[in-house]
Amino acid sequence: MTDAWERIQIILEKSLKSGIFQLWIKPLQGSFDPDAKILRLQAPNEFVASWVRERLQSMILEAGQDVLGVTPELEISAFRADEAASPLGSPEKAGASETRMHLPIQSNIQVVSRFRYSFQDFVVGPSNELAFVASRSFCREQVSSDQLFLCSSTGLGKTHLVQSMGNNLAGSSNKEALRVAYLTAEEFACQLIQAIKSKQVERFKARYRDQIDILMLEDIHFFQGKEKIQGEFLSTINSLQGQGKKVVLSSSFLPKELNDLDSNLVSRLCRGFMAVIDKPDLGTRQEILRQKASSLQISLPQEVSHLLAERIQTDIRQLESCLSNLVFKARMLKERITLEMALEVLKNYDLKEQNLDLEEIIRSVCRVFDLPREKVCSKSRKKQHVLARNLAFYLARKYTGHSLKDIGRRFNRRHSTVLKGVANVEKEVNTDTPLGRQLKDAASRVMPN
Ligand SMILES: Nc1ncnc2c1ncn2[C@@H]1O[C@H](COP(=O)(O)OP(=O)(O)OP(=O)(O)O)[C@@H](O)[C@H]1O
Repeated sequence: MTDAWERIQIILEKSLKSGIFQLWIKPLQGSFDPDAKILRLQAPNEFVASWVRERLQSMILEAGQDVLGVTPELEISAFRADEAASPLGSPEKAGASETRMHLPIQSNIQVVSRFRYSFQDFVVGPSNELAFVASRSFCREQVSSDQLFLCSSTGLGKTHLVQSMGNNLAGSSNKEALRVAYLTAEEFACQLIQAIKSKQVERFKARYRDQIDILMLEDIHFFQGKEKIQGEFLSTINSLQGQGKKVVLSSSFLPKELNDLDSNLVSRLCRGFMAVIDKPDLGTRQEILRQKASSLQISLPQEVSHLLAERIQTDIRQLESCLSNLVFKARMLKERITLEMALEVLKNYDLKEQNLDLEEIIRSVCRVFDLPREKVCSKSRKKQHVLARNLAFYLARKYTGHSLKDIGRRFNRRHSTVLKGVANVEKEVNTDTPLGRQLKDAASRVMPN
């Protein structure tokens, strides 16, 4: 019988454009573990693995469901360079440390996305050095602080550092592997609500207080305005730290900006070490490009690397995406990467950089959404008005030096409303939902090149 991965590939070949199939699916090696219901895919390098995770994961899961009759869990990992070179050719999965971890609750999403990053592939520069050093030292046993709080705007490396810590802590080979729980604040909240509904709160508490050694929680700004959940979260970190356990938190906003958070919790968040990641300088952006290009086994002409790093300044996720699209285009056309090709690809990106004028953003949002200013700056809850307003909040946060309070004042809204709007747009854009694509498209029209 043909093996499961081969049959899944046949479905994918039919549903994907041939170029995409050849470039991203063909190089994957797959195996299905029928007992654990896990589909394991290995990519030739981390770049391909992460491209597939971000863009093709749901299609692979759907095809898996068709072939296997159940939706498998999906693990996508890359061969490690040293293992890929092994003459035995049977590399251990890069994600092996994931399986050594005891994640208290496993869902598809958790297994797929856990710990794909490591310290080795984090490029250090003046903007992130403190966060990098703090994250590394946090993994040492004798470190004094039991809490690390990482903060930056979107796409600047928080998750990369948190997952690097996860890899390091869960994978320590000279001692018992630590039990690391890694999840987003939203997942924590959903699990708590489920536990309340099914009267399993004691189990939930035991899971996050007694059955783990380290709690890693991302995007804690999600707790804003959710009092009951904040209470449980505060008790959880108090309990963990009371037992000498550690907590790592990430957020797009500083604790002092989180107005709708209980003051005890804010003060608790400020107690540990706080590290902010700023926008990377040109040298760091170029080095990131060099590293990503080398993981793709391509050499990027100097002038192209300079052009991309010059034009995309505020979000490394965009820089990576631009590079992968460029490589994809060159491979499809079977041409060399040139400056002209790079300029063409750059047209799809949002290139205006910081220090834009807030008024200019509002005017452009009104133009793109074809709405009068009174609607965008009003309290109207009509879907289109909310979308336009949230996009304006997001762009203002990203491209102006204004605080949430300042932005709120201009729209006659509370700063927590601005924060919520920014977080909503970030979430949609980063997870590439249809609404996210619509917003990205609108953003690129608001900020023409
Ligand atoms: N210093 C760096 N070196 C190498 N890659 C980086 C660096 N900083 C960020 N990246 C890459 O940029 C992408 C986005 O980073 P990451 O997801 O960690 O951002 P984030 O701050 O968590 O964003 P968000 O707030 O949207 O979740 C990732 O692919 C990551 O590997």
